[in-house]
Amino acid sequence: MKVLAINPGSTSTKIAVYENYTCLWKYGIDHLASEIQTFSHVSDQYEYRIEHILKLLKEKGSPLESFDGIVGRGGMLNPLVGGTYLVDQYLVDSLKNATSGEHASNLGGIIAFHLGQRTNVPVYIVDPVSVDEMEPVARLSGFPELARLSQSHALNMKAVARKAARMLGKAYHEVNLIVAHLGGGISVSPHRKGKMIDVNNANNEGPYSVERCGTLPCSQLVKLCYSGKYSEKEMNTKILKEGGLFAYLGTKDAREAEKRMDEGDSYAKLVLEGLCYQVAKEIGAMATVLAGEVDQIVLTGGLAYSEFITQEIIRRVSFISSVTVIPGEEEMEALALGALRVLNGEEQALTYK
Ligand SMILES: Nc1ncnc2c1ncn2[C@@H]1O[C@H](COP(=O)(O)OP(=O)(O)OP(=O)(O)O)[C@@H](O)[C@H]1O
Ligand SMILES: CCCC(=O)O
Repeated sequence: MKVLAINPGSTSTKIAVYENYTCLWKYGIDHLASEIQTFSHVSDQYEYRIEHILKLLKEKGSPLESFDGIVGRGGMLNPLVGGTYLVDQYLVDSLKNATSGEHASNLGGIIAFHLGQRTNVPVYIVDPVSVDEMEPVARLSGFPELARLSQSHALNMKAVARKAARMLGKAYHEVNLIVAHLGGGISVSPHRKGKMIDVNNANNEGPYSVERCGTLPCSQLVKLCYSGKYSEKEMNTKILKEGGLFAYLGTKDAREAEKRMDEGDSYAKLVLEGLCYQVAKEIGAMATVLAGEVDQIVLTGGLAYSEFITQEIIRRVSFISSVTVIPGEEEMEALALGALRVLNGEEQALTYK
């Protein structure tokens, strides 16, 4: 079975081709900011990105007709349980209309659907950002009109959780884990026996990341919103793209921040320590969700390549359980394996309602 995996990010589209669990090749197409900016909605970019993908497939000698299935990263949808979903017209319309919000990964299902129609093969998304396995008690925010939403790096967290469970000699549904994805955004989630029973919303709660502010003092935030200094759009940009490390240091690159720290910049050190402190605190909170029954803490994402960052977190949380570091992300493999499990008949595809 041969599968084409498509993972659209805000500035790039990652492509991978798998044949029976073996990756034949991977490639990241970088898109020019000047080209992306011409689209008013994320979903409007699908034809533009399809053109780039078809050009790449031609260059690599992998014709569209050679695939048995296509899988894309998805997407902001209504809350749904984790798994592999068949992309049908209803799902693709929900992504196109961004009924649950705009996100680059919405393009994954849309692009895959349009490519799949050309060759009449099944199309899937796997563990989209809206995976919601939270327990009722986790949904309460303190404001009845504002339910907490599960929006996270579910795809990579579930993939590394399965891997960490295997490293413990167990299956995912047999262990309790706390997984912290430390990337452009940060998600920290307690996985109890294969379910993400809570998670900070990576777009607006929890630790600050390299570009997002995470939880803010709410009265001060309200004051800022009504100060007349910012429009709603500008406030959302500050929260999602210009918060955290970027707001303090003017860079989203943690390597650059570490370099400054190593050169004696004590403010850069404080800001990096703050990020680690908040991640450790969130892990501690999630340990209480599991009532202290934690088999393993797992650190993943781009920041987990950093010895300083991982050690700063580990020294605060190692009293809870041992910590495994799985740096980077395994999203392309997770997408391909999710599709292959269905194509090989090991799992049934779910339908989005
Ligand atoms: N070796 C490293 N040491 C320190 N930081 C690193 C290292 N490699 C990458 N990073 C940092 O990781 C961050 C990006 O992480 P990642 O690549 O996981 O994010 P992303 O894929 O853009 O976003 P997301 O994970 O939210 O989807 C950047 O701040 C980058 O500087
Ligand atoms: C919803 C958060 C997931 C991401 O940032 O990709």
